[in-house]
Amino acid sequence: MCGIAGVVSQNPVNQLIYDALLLLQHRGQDAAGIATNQGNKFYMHKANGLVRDVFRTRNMRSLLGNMGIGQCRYPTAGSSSEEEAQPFYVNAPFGITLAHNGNLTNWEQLKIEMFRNDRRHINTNSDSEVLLNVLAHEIQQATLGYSLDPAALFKAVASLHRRVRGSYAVVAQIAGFGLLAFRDPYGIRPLCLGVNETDAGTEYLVASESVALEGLGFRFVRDVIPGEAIFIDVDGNMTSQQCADNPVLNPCAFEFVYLARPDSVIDGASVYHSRLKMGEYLADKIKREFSTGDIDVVMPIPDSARPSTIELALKLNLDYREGFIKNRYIGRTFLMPGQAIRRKSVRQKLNAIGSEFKGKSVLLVDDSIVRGTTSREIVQMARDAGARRVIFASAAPPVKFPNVYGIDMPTRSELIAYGRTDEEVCREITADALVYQDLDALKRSISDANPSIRQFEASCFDGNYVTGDISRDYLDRIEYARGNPEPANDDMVRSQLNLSLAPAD
Ligand SMILES: O=P(O)(O)OC[C@H]1O[C@H](OP(=O)(O)OP(=O)(O)O)[C@H](O)[C@@H]1O
Ligand SMILES: NC(=O)CC[C@H](N)C(=O)O
Ligand SMILES: [Mg+2]
Repeated sequence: MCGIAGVVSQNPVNQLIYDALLLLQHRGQDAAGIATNQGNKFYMHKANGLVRDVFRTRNMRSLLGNMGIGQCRYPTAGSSSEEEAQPFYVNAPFGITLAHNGNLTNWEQLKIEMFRNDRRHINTNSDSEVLLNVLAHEIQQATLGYSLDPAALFKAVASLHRRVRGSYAVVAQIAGFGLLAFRDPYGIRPLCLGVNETDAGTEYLVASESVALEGLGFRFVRDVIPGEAIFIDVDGNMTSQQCADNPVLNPCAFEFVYLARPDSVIDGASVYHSRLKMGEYLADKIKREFSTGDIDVVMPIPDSARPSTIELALKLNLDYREGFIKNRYIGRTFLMPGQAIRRKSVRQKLNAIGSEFKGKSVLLVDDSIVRGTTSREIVQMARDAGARRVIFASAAPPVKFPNVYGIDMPTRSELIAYGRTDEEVCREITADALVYQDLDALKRSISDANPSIRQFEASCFDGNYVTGDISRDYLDRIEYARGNPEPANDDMVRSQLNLSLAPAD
């Protein structure tokens, strides 16, 4: 996942986008970028690092104009190299910049197709650069012999939906014309729209999460509907259209478990309330399966597990204590690239308060167990601090399958629950007992917050990939690519696929 934001205003937007990215920083810590537009010109700055480190005053000063987009990146495809930081720019047609949250599952095929049929060169291994070029190509087709207008853009998005697979929430700007935002037909990644009335006129902000709108004083208008495209011209006129044939909302369940901020509302469901519900349902399961009489205290693994743990302790009528203190200057460890740095960061990030553990039977609650990096270290820290018994609970079910829609868990072997029973995971993390949320209960937690959400993208828990194009072979291939990080040479790919440089008939 990444954080994306796009603004059309009647005032300079550089600071506004910077502030939006700060509010979305939890979605991506690897790189950040902003592209603004003034007249017919784009101004762009992007680099690896946190938002506050990427933009110095001199960079901010050079980001001119009343329209702009920004992204904070957590890489899924390609690598974390700086050239894959977003937004991306393409000069034809009209000049377009784009920022993307999600992951395309057919980007390699598209990259080759684009070269062969559309004569487009893509310079990185980023799926988002492919997405931009598909959009550019479709806009070019939709405007051949016609003028550039919102209808042509909507037609282009409709063609894009037919061509690309995977997840994509997108903000793009067309130089001197306006801001285009759209969401894939399953609505896997979130995107919402806000408005702010100023003396100079109406300004619009499209962002990954509602927390960015609220934090900047915008009024939440609505979510972008799956498959829908919204266009706001540079004068602040907004139009929208459904561009997908069969849109059906399947929001990513993991957004509610971990990715999103609890104070955001996604697709009408409060993330905070769904996390409280996760705690309630997990408490029910613990009551059914354990004798709680032997538990002295319940503790969250900060930060993401707090809302669930508070509710869980309340339901179990047990003391809630903060036994681990987090160093607020260390980022989210799950988002960090590489296992060694993740493990080290857990120890640097969390420290135990010894007196809360001495001689006690503790129930530790985390939102999820993915690679097991956090839980393994935490159980040991609890024991080192003198805990008599350590029970571990996860507010999400076991993560057993790779995610191909924008969360960096692409290989089965990295996942601690892959090929292991709950008892085996319990042994791996060296806990005395382990309890996982049931998938049904997780889904209910989110539906309780908005009953109209009935289907989910929950593939990391159940292996059911909603886009329907994920084969075993595909999963094997991304796993292989992970273990052999050399980017595939285009010539080699072409010869393997038996493609020539000649255009298709
Ligand atoms: O099993 P693992 O691979 O360790 O991943 C799961 C852990 O990673 C996340 O925490 P993180 O430190 O990223 O962020 P947080 O402070 O928001 O909880 C998540 O909340 C779990 O604690
Ligand atoms: N996590 C994301 O949304 C990543 C966006 C895009 N796939 C990238 O790798 O940069
Ligand atoms: Mg955590």
